Amino acid sequence: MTAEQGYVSALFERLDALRDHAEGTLAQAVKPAQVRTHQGQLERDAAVRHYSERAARLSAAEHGLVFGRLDSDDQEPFYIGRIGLYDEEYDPLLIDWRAPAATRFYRATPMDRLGVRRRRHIHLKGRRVARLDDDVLALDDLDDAERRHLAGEGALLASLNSARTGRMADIVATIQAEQDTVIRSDADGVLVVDGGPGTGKTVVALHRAAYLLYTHRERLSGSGVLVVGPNATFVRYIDQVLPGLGETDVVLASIGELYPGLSTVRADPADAAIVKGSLRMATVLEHAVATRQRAPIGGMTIVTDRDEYVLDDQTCRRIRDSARERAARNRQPHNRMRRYVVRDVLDELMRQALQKLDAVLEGVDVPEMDEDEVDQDLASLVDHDALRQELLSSSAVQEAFDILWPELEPELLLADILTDPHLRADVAPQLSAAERDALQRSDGVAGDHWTASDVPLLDEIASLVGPLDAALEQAAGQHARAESARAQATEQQRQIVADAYDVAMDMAIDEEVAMPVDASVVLARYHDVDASAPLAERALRHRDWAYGHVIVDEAQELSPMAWRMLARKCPTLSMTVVGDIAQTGSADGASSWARALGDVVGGKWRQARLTVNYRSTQPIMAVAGDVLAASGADEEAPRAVREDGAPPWSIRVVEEDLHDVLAETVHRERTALGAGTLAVILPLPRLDGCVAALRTREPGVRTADDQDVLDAPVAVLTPEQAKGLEFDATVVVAPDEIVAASRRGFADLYVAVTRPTGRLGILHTAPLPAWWSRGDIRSRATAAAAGAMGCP
Ligand SMILES: Nc1ncnc2c1ncn2[C@@H]1O[C@H](COP(=O)(O)OP(=O)(O)OP(=O)(O)O)[C@@H](O)[C@H]1O
Repeated sequence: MTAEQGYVSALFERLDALRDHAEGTLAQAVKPAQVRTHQGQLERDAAVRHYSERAARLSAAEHGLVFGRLDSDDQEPFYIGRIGLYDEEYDPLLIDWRAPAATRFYRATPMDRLGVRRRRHIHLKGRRVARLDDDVLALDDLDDAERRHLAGEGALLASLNSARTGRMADIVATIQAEQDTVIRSDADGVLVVDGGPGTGKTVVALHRAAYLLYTHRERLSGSGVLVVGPNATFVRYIDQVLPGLGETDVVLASIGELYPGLSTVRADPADAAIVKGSLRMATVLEHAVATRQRAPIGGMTIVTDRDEYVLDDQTCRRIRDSARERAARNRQPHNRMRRYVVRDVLDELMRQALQKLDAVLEGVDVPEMDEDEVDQDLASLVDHDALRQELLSSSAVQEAFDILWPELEPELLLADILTDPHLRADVAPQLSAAERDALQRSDGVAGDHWTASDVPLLDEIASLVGPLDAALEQAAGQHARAESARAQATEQQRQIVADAYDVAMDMAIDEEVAMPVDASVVLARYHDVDASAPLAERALRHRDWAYGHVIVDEAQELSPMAWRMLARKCPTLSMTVVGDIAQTGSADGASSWARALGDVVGGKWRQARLTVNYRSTQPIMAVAGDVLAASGADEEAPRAVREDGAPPWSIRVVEEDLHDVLAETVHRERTALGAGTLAVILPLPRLDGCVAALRTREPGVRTADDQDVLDAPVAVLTPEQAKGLEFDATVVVAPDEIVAASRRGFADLYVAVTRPTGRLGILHTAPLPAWWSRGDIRSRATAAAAGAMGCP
């Protein structure tokens, strides 16, 4: 212990020295700029970003800096920690847990020890070594049962038995072999990580994000990793893990938060959610955009202050079809094509204006000139630019543009679709009348009325229509600045800007009307020139930000339309998809991975399975196993690492006593629990009544609507809101009603009973179903319940 303390102290000294250096350099770099040149500013921004990230990473490593030591047959012993540290001669002092050399620490077992003789777990209290746990793997006299034991079981059990804080913690010290394989799996392609509740899918996915950022920092630090969770509470539950691992180039968001400017909390009724999530909506939205590209039957007449012009229906059709054809050829969105419609309409009006002028002038007698000379002279009399400008500024002409090819905004178009039954009948013939009716919104769709299922639709429309032309024109004005930056930048920066410029030019419509696109915007988006704003902020601001990797948690809940959106956000389709089909609760969620992913990646995905439950005890998992069997699922609930634990209990109560008994029970559980967290999980219709009853005894009760629900002594949640979370104790209310509430009711009950780490209780008014037999649920009575039931 003393020897280890000496080494650990030396590591902290080195950490302090490096942190001082990083902070000192940062302080210098952020001083009021003496730099005047653009190049100087770029260099300064890059330095600020580099040293602030480094200082943050070094600070994050303070807690639990070193947690392991590996002694092997073939190498000097070395230490493993949250980050890698080197001495002044660049000799390694501490190996980052993500480095290839650390793999054996996680994967070696007595059955396959990979050359490891001893794996030592070092437990720190602050900077002091508090305890050492040794796994001696080279010992030949272990019996078979011992050999099958999990790696680092002492350290693992200590971690699993600790009380929860309401926030997920990292597991770098106790990652298990099957989890390590997932974490270090190749970044390319789509990896599906499947497993029952509590098998560590979420925590493994987050460690994978940290691993990928470490291994592919060059590639990912500019584009970032997007982690998508099922709801805002879940996102808060996991949001400490990656910063704690020193990683900040990560965006955490729920589907409802992925459209810039919106943060949706509302959910649709199941029938509307199913239709909105269906792939058929992609065609509906495409039709909706197409209906705004008009060629009025009978053409149109444009009356300006000066004259009257006619666009006959053939001309209208020609202009519209040509814009459509150009859009398809160049894969350009609707709004980008408006400039061509404007150009073609103006050409036609100019032709008519000149023709009229010609007709007027034909009557004029100019005897000294021959006919050709007259034409030439008259043509020169007309200022074409001025005439074009005059037409362009006429409100009647502008109206014509808006009729033929209006600029479209996703929110306005979707609002029309959701509120106008005639429009829906027009654009959604493939939906049944009932499905179209399910989409109808009577309470308005603006502001916070948007729902999470609307977000993929808004994103789909945005990808079909592109940015507003005005935004592009404004961007074009900045083009010159990007050009001058290009001229001034250093060689490396020049390359960056040149790349961005190429991207910009690729985005230009075609060489005929090479539209200047703002290279500086592109540059900022792809190459981090705006170093001052954190990546998460910049990424969420740009709807079409391209992430380097996307991690989808509780992925079984995503609709096909949500998958399409995520595929657009990750064009390389480098994704980790994490979930459990048996827990699918949402109406538009997945019933198999093949179906969920088929539309996005076809058959090109690989699967890994996690099999061991690290959250709940075996008695709780036996109760959960009954629910899974009753649901008709083929698979078994995962085996729990912790075999012993408090037996689950149940209380049957008459309806009138439910609130009182609940309040009393929760109070009793809180006392039994001490410091840990507790959740009451119930069907939605019971929420308000139970919350009111609980508050009479426990003022700290919180619901999912409260920001501090995760820090509350008692959280009251529906199964949907509790998805992905965990608590030390859980009281499930009215399980029969949870099952009856939806088509996926068993999945919801399965989620509810698999939330606790240690204590599970069930409060029910109807008898418990007969299938709940395998799990040993002890029937309990409270004074009130016993009285109400006529029990002694
Ligand atoms: N190797 C490990 N060491 C310590 N704790 C672990 C380990 N693996 C998982 N855990 C813990 O087990 C609990 C469950 O993990 P997690 O929430 O990631 O499971 P999950 O598979 O996502 O569950 P669910 O499907 O129910 O959402 C967490 O507290 C997590 O920290």
